[in-house]
Amino acid sequence: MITQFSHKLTLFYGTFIDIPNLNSQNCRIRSYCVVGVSRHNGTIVFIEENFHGDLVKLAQSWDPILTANEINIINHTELGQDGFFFPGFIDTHIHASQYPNSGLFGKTTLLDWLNEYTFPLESKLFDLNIANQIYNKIIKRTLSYGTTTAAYYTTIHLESSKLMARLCLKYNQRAYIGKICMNQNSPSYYIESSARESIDTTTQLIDYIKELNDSRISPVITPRFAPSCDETLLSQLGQLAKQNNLPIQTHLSENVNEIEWVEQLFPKNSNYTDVYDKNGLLTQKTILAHCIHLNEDELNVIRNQKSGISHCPISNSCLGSGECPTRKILNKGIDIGLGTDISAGYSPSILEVARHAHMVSRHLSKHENNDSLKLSIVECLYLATMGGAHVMGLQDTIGSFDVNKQFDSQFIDLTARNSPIDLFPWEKQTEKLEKWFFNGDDRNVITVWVGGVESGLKSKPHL
Ligand SMILES: O=c1[nH]c(=O)c2nc[nH]c2[nH]1
Ligand SMILES: [Zn+2]
Repeated sequence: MITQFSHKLTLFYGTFIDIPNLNSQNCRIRSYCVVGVSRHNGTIVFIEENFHGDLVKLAQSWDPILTANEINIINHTELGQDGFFFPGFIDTHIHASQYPNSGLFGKTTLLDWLNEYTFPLESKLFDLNIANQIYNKIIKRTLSYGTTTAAYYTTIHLESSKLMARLCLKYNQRAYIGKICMNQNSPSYYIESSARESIDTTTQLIDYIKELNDSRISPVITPRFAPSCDETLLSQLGQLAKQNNLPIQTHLSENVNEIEWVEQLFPKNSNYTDVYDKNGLLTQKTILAHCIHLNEDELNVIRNQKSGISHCPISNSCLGSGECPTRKILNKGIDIGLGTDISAGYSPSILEVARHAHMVSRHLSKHENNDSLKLSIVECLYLATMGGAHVMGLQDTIGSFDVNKQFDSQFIDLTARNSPIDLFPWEKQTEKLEKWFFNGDDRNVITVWVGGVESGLKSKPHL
């Protein structure tokens, strides 16, 4: 028993807030809480709430052979309720390559946006120098907003996708790295020449990431969306995911013109969802972005296959795609998390996406005259953390503070220099949390850890 703990520990001490279950009415708030984290593998080895004693003695009660200088202590109790550890945010859908286009979409909707803004930018990332500039910035920026895990799309380019994998490790961000697959209905300057080429480069990326042998990163099979992949490519990608037990990510049912197009392109399939299902692309490890206009049959297939949905409300507003029926999806028991969908979404902040999810649910509730469609703040924060963990199949690893999980966390200081939040002495902890939800930003994110190790370069002037 004792040897299990015979490695060095970091003790994180302060207020811990998380939402381990969807059905919670309130966040779980643990004060004067000590979380002991193994520096050998980044997992949480013990949690002690309401602790007011000697931290070294507490650590030694878990591992008697630890000496005081093998124990690293990060103590934030001086902030009381004005500062708290919160699980790192999980971005279940983000196009790293599109970052320079954040906020650039004019009056376009999905299909003309792809042609006017997106394909021209993505095609430039065959140049490693350009890819290097973009990928460095997006990883640092998302970390600075508290995102500890992201499901990234890169581009069709192998070498710059490899670079992205290396950079995630360099900055210490947990990530899925998806090289985009697209071999039809794409511009001549930005298309893979065949299903064979697409499978070959995807396989090379899988092998490369396997060789890096680091549990923080995984390849993810990434057919861009049904219109840009022929049936051969879709089915071979399904097989590749199965052979390697890999996650899958793609887009589904985002825009009504897109859906009509899919129906024309795949007349043998009963609907858009069926195209993915028949090609082995709906698994327990599939992340489906958007899912705005699905019918009951499609939702049932997704639920039966245990696939997850990435809700991207900012993107859906920017491109005028529609409103994702989040409550309906939750009531079906389908896993759902949040995605920035940079650059259709303008913001790299999952906190901002969470408040947008909150607002969109209120609009839906008004349109449908149904109060139950409103999402609570606690539910939105669940989607931003534990919900995302479920969607990524990482629910046993991240998303909340529990023993045996990785310590992926951010520390939020409501009183930080230039904080956008003003506090008053009479405010309760839950009110402070609500104010953070609506007004907090990266200025409140003081430190970010992945696997118990500090991430990124939080010194913002260098971003
Ligand atoms: O939001 C989106 N971003 C994209 O890059 C994309 N490609 C296909 N469908 C898409 N939707
Ligand atoms: Zn997308």
